[in-house]
Amino acid sequence: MTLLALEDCDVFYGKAQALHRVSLEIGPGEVVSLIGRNGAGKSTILKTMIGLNRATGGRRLWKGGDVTALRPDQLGRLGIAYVPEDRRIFSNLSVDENLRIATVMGRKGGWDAARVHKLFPVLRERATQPGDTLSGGEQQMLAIARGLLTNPEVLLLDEPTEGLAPLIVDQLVEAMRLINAEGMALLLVEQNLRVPMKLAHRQYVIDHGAIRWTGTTAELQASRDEIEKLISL
Ligand SMILES: Nc1ncnc2c1ncn2[C@@H]1O[C@H](COP(=O)(O)OP(=O)(O)OP(=O)(O)O)[C@@H](O)[C@H]1O
Repeated sequence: MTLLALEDCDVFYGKAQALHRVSLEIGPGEVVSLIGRNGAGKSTILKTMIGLNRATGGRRLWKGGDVTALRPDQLGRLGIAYVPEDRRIFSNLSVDENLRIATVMGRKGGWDAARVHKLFPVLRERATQPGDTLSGGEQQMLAIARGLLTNPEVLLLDEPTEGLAPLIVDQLVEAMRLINAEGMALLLVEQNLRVPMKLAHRQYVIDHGAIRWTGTTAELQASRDEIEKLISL
């Protein structure tokens, strides 16, 4: 069964076509990566999945049913969460307040404050600090924690490791591995192969708004030189 899918989606910004017949799917419990260079169309795909962009052609499917016409809040209630590239932390609210908003807005389920504190202990240490006093890595942890507190079935992550120090990237990779091990499907957007090769079961490579390659991580490893060319600057 497929959890979330785009089928032959075209997306335009004004007259410029950003996506060309993009099809992509995530199954329950899967980690899928979407890899491509700057401007390839990765964020546009995530925004189309969560309903922030409208596809002019094609369909969005949830568990096989057509959800093309649903709004972002409706898709959120189905069980899709989105962690945007800019993280959207409420900068003057405390870490705890940021988490509480997600709890109130989200679905009921197994992810609660105690569980996200166990995953990211630093969020408990920083509980009363304003969001904008956190480091980049801590903000990313807070953004992921907020996504988890809405108790989705799939979490869409837009470049979660971008610009972070290697040690912090390792911590996030470990956290994503645990989140997935506990059953959540992840769609991970990245500009390079480093994190996707460690985490993902399947991979999509996008360039100029179209999916150029898809396969398992083992298949990607076998075609690595070809893929590196597609995503190098
Ligand atoms: N709101 C917008 N209005 C007009 N053009 C846009 C808009 N958002 C994105 N684009 C264009 O659409 C194309 C795809 O952008 P997108 O942000 O999806 O790429 P990306 O792969 O996520 O890149 P990045 O790694 O920079 O996040 C680019 O040419 C970009 O300039």
